[in-house]
Amino acid sequence: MQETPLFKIHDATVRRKEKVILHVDDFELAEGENIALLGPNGAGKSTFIQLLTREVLPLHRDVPPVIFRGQERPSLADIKACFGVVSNTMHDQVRVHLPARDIVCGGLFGTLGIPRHVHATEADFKKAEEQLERLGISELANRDIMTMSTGQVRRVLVARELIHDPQALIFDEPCTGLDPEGMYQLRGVMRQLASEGRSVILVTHYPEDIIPAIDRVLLIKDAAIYADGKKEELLTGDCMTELFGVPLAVESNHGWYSLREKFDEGE
Ligand SMILES: Nc1ncnc2c1ncn2[C@@H]1O[C@H](COP(=O)(O)OP(=O)(O)OP(=O)(O)O)[C@@H](O)[C@H]1O
Repeated sequence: MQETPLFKIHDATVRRKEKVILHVDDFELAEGENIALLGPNGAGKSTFIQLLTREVLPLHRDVPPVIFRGQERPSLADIKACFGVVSNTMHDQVRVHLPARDIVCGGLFGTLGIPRHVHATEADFKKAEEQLERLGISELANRDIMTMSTGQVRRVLVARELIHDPQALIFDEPCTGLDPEGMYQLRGVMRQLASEGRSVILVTHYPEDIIPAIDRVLLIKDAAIYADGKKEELLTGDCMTELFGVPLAVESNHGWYSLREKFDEGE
């Protein structure tokens, strides 16, 4: 018997101000499957993710276009329990002087730190410390997050998502603004989570972010799925040139891919 997919989308259209900003004919994602969404600025990648997390709703159809674990009308609580989301939006909200431990603990309550009216228990703090340890940053537990590097903050935010034990992790452009060390650590975190059997759903502009455990890529262009398939077939110079509209070449090495511009001969 075929397993119920994590998501099934059929004929979903998202409109903003009379303009279709995303249309998805058909898409399915299995439980535990990893995928990378790749495409130019404004293509519709974040909108696609928001369709999954129900932050945007598609136009009404008699049969709802987005089915989550076989449910036509899942509760928001079920969706939130399933996902952890690491995005720049959350990173930009880090404007508070709080120790990493409190930031991570906030993941239990859906807030950045511990809400005023809540009394976090020793067990809650212990959970937070376990997550920091899992990501190899225990030493940051008592450090004010405002004093940390971008890469450290991003790993603290991953720990904050992991505290509620999500089955799927969405990384929306996770390496933006990171130096090579930060990228190394963050890509290592994605590898670790994929090896634990969680789905890694990555949104990126760069094939370099696509960890070897991700086999499938979804190319998004002009508000639609441009291609969906194995990365060996889609991460090619021709395909990337078509996708981004400038001459590009792709190299692969031990399961990792890199993109470079193709200028005229001699440049
Ligand atoms: N609330 C809105 N009102 C009008 N247009 C919107 C709204 N939200 C998104 N859009 C437009 O929808 C299109 C898709 O946006 P989306 O953020 O999904 O693209 P993206 O592929 O994630 O882009 P980027 O790589 O730049 O983050 C863009 O042209 C964007 O300007």
